[in-house]
Amino acid sequence: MDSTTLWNHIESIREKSPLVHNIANFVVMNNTANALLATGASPIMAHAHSEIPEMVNICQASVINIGTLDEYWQQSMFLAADKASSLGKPFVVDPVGAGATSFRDQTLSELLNYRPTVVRGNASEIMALAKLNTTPTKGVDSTAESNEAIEAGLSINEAFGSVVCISGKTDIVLDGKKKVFLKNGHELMTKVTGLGCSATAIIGAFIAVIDNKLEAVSAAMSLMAVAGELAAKNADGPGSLQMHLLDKLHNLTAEEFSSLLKFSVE
Ligand SMILES: Nc1ncnc2c1ncn2[C@@H]1O[C@H](COP(=O)(O)OP(=O)(O)OP(=O)(O)O)[C@@H](O)[C@H]1O
Ligand SMILES: Cc1ncsc1CCO
Ligand SMILES: [Mg+2]
Repeated sequence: MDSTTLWNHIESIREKSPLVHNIANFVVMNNTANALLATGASPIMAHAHSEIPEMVNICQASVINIGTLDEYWQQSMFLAADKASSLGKPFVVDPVGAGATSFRDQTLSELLNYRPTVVRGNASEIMALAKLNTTPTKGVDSTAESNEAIEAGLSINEAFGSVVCISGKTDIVLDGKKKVFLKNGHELMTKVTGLGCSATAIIGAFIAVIDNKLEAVSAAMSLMAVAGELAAKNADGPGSLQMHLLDKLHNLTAEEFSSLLKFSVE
C-alpha cells in the first residue's frame, strides 16, 4: 500500500460515484450527505422499516450510525445489517457513544453479530465496544488516544472479522494482519460535530467500490484527514472549517495529497 494506491482509490470514487445508503443521525444527517457528495459518491438517507431491504438491495454499501438511537431506528439498523449481510454487501457501523448507556451497548453487540465489514469509532468507543474500556466514555467525544485502543480494535477484528478504524490525532486502521497509521488532520476538527460521522459515511463510499477493505478504509481516512488539514489552514474557526472541508473533499488534487500524506504500515 502506497500513496499512489490510496490516491487512485480516491479518484475511483469520483469516477464510479457509488450509491451509499445511510442510517445517519439527526445531528449530522445533512453534513454526512454533503460529505459524500463532495467526495463524489451519491448518498441516500433512509430508515423506514418498509423500505430498508429494497434500499440496501439497490445501494452498493450501507452506513449504520447509532448517534441518535431510538427504538424505531434500532430496528431499522438490524433490518439493514441483516439484509446487507444476507446479500454480501459491505456495511460500516459507527458506534457513536458506545459505553455511555446500556441501550447503545445492547444495540451495538447485536449489530456486531452481523459481522460489519468495518467499524469506525474514536478510541473510547472502540474500547467500550471491545468491553476493555477502563476510561469512561465522555458522551460522544473520546477521552483516550487512538493507540490505547489498538488491543481493543484487534479483539473486535478477531471476533467479528471487521476492519477496525480508530480515529483521533492519529487514525489507525487495522485488520488481523496489518496496521495503518495516518498522521494527518487538525485539532480544530474536534470542534465541529460529526466529522467522525462524515469519515464513517465516506468509508461507506470506499468499501462500496474497493475490494481490499483495509486499503478502502485507509484511503477514506487519508482523504478526510488531508482535506481537514488543508481546510483548517484556511479556516478562522469551526464554522469555516466545515465549509472549507466540503470544498477540499471535492477539489483535493493529487499533488496536495501526495505532498501532505503522512502514513506508515506495520
Ligand atoms: N487531535 C486531532 N488532531 C488531528 N486530527 C484529528 C484530531 N482528532 C480528530 N481528528 C480527525 O478528525 C476526524 C474525526 O475523528 P474523531 O476521532 O474526532 O471522530 P469522532 O470522535 O467520532 O467525532 P464525532 O463523534 O463528532 O463524529 C478524523 O479524520 C481524524 O483524523
Ligand atoms: C453530538 C451528537 N449527539 C448524538 S450524535 C452526535 C454527533 C456526533 O457523533
Ligand atoms: Mg463519533
